[in-house]
Amino acid sequence: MATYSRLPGSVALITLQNPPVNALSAAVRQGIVDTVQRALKDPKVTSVVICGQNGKFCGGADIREFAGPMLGPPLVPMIHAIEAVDKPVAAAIEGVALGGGLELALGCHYRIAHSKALLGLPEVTLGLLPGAGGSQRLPRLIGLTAALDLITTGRQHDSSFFSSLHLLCVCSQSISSVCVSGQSLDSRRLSTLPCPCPPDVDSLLDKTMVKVRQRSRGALAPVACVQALMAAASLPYTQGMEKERDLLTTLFNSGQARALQYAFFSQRVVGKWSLPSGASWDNSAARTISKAAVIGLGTMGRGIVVALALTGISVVAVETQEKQLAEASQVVPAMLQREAGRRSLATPPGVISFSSNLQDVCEVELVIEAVFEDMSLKLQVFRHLTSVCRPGTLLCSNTSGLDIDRLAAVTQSPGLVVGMHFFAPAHVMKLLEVVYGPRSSPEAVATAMQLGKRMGKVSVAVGNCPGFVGNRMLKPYLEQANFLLEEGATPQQVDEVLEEFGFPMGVFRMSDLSGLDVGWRIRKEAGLTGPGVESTRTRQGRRYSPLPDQVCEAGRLGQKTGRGWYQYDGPGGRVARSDHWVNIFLEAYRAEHGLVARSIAPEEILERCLYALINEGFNILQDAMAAGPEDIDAIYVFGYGWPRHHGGPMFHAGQVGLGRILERLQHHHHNHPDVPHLKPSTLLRRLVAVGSPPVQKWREFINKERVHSQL
Ligand SMILES: CC/C=C\C/C=C/C(=O)SCCNC(=O)CCNC(=O)[C@H](O)C(C)(C)COP(=O)(O)OP(=O)(O)OC[C@H]1O[C@@H](n2cnc3c(N)ncnc32)[C@H](O)[C@@H]1OP(=O)(O)O
Repeated sequence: MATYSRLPGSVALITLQNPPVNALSAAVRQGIVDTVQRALKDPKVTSVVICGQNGKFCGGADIREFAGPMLGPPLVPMIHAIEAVDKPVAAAIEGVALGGGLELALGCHYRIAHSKALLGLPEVTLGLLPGAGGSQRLPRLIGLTAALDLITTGRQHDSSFFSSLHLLCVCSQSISSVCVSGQSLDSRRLSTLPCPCPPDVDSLLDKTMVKVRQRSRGALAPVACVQALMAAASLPYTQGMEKERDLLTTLFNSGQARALQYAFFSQRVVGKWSLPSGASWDNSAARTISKAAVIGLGTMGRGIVVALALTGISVVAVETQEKQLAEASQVVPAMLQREAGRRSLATPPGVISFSSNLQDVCEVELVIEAVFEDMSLKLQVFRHLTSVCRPGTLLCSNTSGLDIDRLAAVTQSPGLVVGMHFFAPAHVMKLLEVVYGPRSSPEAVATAMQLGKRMGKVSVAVGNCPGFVGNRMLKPYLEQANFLLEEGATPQQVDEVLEEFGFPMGVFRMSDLSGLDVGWRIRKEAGLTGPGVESTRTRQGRRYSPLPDQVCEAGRLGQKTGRGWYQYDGPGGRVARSDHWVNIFLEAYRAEHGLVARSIAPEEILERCLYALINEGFNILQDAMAAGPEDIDAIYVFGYGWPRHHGGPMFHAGQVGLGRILERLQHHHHNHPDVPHLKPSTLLRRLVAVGSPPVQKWREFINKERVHSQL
């Protein structure tokens, strides 16, 4: 709703009220319409100020309402009516003015903002465009060039940025009342102004369109934003608004907008974690960490040190190898400075001390072990930590898939052990998997989750199983990609299909980037390859492709060696080029194993890679290793490059149709009965049997089925 009050004198104050961010729900829109009418009718009122309750102007249209029928007064005529009134209307902006909130402010005649306010048009991140007149008013106010950047990226800025664009005035006091004097409003109605364009407007629009298409990887909204701005630059306001409306309708009806809005909410749902034990975010107290240690200063350890220091935590960075320590003590401060600069922090808040002595962690409250991915080494470190740390210290491991419970078992307080699985580079990547073992205490999980949040991560609580959630699902995906090579595909063919779907990198380019030896080592530890293991295509009772092992045996470990599935311009090179060696190698391999190459359609490549991964997602939900589909989807969007406009693997399954996924998995499993990952999961079958409920209902269904022991 919106409340009305008269300030002393002649100013009417309209306050938007819809906690927590005063989103423009039907009730708020109705409130605005009613209160503006009231102000117009009151002869004593000469000007109107619109503000938001609790120090927040407005977080935009109410995203929750997008899923239902349109109720209440629509935004576009409401804003237009405000712009048209003959008493001056000012938007007094504190906190946030985002999306429809900023569009409302653009319909007002004046805008004044607190110096700490945050403004922007993030609709593009929700698969939409600023469809309440924002795509037409903003360029008329700040010019086409600046509007293109803001609207196609959805970037948010503080008020000093917008005041430099003459969008508003800034004040540093709390905004309680604003007086607007009685000048002519003609020039204050943005819809009546021409759109300032640079002389080379066509070339600017063409270049922007090319850039946006490249960047958007198949997302529709950024392209529609450019089209709306083309209309603003070339058409009168009314026709521009028609174009805006048409584009918005197309976007609204696209699956992409639904996927992106789902992704917005899943990012928030995962913060409200719960464990099978009943412990959850709202019944578990977290400790506030001010001093931490990181053990092992390889690539991951260095990134973790920087991520911690950026939050203001003092870090003891320990590395027992002198050469590695010397290198890290040079590199890490530079990384910290760079990242602090990127985040516009004047000085990095945390203090880092380097040491080669494990004893130096004795005073910290939390330790993150980030040594080489080797269980015996990690066990050794944990045994040592439990003897040198103060009782009550939280011990965390950055393992990407090893058993947290085994690590906990060698410590004096297994309840204080959790996994904190970061993704490289750890100070940049948004995802953190917080892994709870059967003995991890709610306090340890809550502390790791909160620490992740402080570091700006999307933290997801996951159960302890090989590979946890992300890497466990990656395994069948990689496996299918290798099988496709055996059957006749090339790395480029597979990668092109996945990149066309929207991944920033196909599976083979990604593997080259991460280093092919990572998986090789894991397979050796699992006894799948290595000395003494027979080179067959069936291992441990199931189909196995020795292809990636043989590529490693040839000394091709990916980008770092300049060769892998592709060739690069020397070690560390980044541009992947197809390599004749790989084609010859694949032909020889197929001949050796009596395989006849066939032509494989892009649909089969996509289905086998994605549906194998999705099927494992269902198995994970069934095993209660993730609390709900949103957890899996957030992990894939934030950690594995799953295109956000496809929502995440589980959301995508729902969009494709669960019946269709089941039918295609059955088909592929029938053709490849020796691949257990293609056997449809029981949960998928159960969901199809009850009529394929929407993804938002799965959590409830799973919990019910578990109670009745159907899963
Ligand atoms: C029909 C017209 C079509 C087009 C024109 C207009 C379109 C739009 O305006 S689309 C919406 C544009 N606005 C946004 O994209 C802003 C989204 N919100 C945010 O970025 C952030 O929430 C925030 C910066 C406003 C606040 O951040 P923070 O303080 O970190 O809190 P949370 O993100 O955890 O949010 C708290 C709480 O509020 C819910 N919420 C936030 N924004 C909206 C919204 N616009 N509509 C509905 N709900 C919103 C959010 O989900 C959280 O809810 P829970 O506590 O239940 O999780």
